Amino acid sequence: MSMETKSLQVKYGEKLVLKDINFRVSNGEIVTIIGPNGSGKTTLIKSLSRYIKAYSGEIYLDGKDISQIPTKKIAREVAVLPQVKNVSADVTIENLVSYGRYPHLSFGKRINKNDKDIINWAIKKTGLVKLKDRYIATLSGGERQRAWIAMALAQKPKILILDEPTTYLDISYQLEVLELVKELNESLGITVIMVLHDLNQAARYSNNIYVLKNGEICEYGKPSDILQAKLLKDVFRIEAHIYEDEINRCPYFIPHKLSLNSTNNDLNLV
Ligand SMILES: Nc1ncnc2c1ncn2[C@@H]1O[C@H](COP(=O)(O)OP(=O)(O)OP(=O)(O)O)[C@@H](O)[C@H]1O
Repeated sequence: MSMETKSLQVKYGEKLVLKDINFRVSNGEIVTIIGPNGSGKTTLIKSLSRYIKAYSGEIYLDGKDISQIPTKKIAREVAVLPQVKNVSADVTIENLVSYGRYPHLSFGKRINKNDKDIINWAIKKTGLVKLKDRYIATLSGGERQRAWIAMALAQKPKILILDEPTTYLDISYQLEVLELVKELNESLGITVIMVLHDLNQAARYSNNIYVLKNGEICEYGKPSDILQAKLLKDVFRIEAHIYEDEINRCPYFIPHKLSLNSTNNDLNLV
């Protein structure tokens, strides 16, 4: 399933935080949104997820204006993992994953055998079978993130939206979560939209990348188009050398220092 915005603008009060956003993810793609703090990444994710209303512009799902699609249908097609997730202390992995079936239940209906099979499939797919009775509060960061992804999977979505899915995870859990996302994309064809802060991981796991700066898209392209010294300097204010990761067949960079002469130097460090 594809998702697209046309001239999307979002305001908080009088402040325009997203300006003229023309964003597109095609069916089966992994698209990552990157950008400095406060550039509007979460706001874009929230408007794609319909958590906040656009001030102007449109959002399309498979070419259809989402304002014309019933909320429950969108909830069945699009699963969202927000940055901040709250769940009460007495919820087990199995309970949490079962919530993913709710958009599919008719009013007053309970979970049936088919729903249970899907819940078990999602738990298995995310490697949580042995932990399924554990309370979410007792899990490690990586296990907890996998549990939320399992809940999203139980929704059987066509699009998965993840806002910084690797935050607070150590490097092995970061890779575990991103490998899982990639595997779900490849084996189930789920379209993925995510926000990542780690630019090397964005380059490794994305088909295409959007770069946001001050609420606008300033670049879009495949990882090798985006990981360029000039962009890193202009947008992220760092001087870096770019290399080729021959194992994963993607570019990566090593930052050397802050770029004090960049066009975005608003920290006045000199
Ligand atoms: N609820 C809100 N009310 C008012 N302003 C907000 C609100 N949420 C975000 N903003 C502002 O909108 C701008 C974009 O914020 P957003 O969280 O989308 O950026 P971001 O790129 O996700 O940042 P980060 O990398 O720090 O998570 C920022 O200036 C922020 O202060």
